[in-house]
Amino acid sequence: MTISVSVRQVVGPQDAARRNTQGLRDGFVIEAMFQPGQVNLTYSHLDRMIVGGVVPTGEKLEIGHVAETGTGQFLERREAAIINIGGAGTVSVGGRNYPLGFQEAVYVGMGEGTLGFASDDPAEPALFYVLSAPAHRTCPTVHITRDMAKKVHLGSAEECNARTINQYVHPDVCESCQLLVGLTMFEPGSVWNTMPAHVHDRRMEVYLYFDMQEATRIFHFLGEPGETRHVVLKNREAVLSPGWSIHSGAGTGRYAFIWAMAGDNMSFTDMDKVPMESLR
Ligand SMILES: O=C[C@H](O)[C@@H](O)CC(=O)C(=O)O
Ligand SMILES: [Zn+2]
Repeated sequence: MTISVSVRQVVGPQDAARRNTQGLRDGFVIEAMFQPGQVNLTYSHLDRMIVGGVVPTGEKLEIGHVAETGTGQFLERREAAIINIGGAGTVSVGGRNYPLGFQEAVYVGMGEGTLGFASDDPAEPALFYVLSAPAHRTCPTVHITRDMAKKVHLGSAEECNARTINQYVHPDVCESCQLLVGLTMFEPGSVWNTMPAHVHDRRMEVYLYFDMQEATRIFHFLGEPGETRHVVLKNREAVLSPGWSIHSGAGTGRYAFIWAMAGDNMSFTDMDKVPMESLR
């Protein structure tokens, strides 16, 4: 088995403002992450966040050594969070097995060793979404169920953004060094996320859109508030957000998304709200 890793250098705001559609996608969008039998990682230089998809169909898949980290073991100086968005499967680490159903997660502390991934039924494989950031201490590895996630209700039907933010990796749920991870789900008919928009220059963020019909598209907005651009995303595509960029989207139909952040603090509520008058 091979691990494919693509490296994304950072894109600054002046550069982003001049890019055409393909240029914006090359800088920010992660396509085709979930491929049967493969481990596909993207190493972003935004806080060195690694984002990936692991889809075990036959042999057990592993993330042990990843040359791009320059360490013997992937988790030697990193922590990770893994959320399953597919069929039932198991993540093994440190000699323990963590069975993960749909939308269940595991936080894995620094130094745990090789990560193993298996699907219960190769015909309905698990889709493991992997997030990893540099760590400075070992926090306990924790299995995070849907019930354990802290729920925050935001928005309203009138604003087309009634939604529940499920905080999975958050100081109120489990310890971590940098990673903050959660899953936002919508009330039927609500399609807008994160509008009014915000920025947080001390943390990068990455969104994975999923749970969409084949023909559904997300119009995801990025860029500085006065210089917004959009990219059109389909099911299971991710988009990187530098600290200077807004990250907000509207779907043409039902969707959910996983957000993840890394950076200087872990205060979910520490965001600079963008007044509607500044959006252009
Ligand atoms: O900094 C926080 C992130 O942008 C997300 O948590 C926003 C989000 O999930 C939402 O508004 O639905
Ligand atoms: Zn944010």
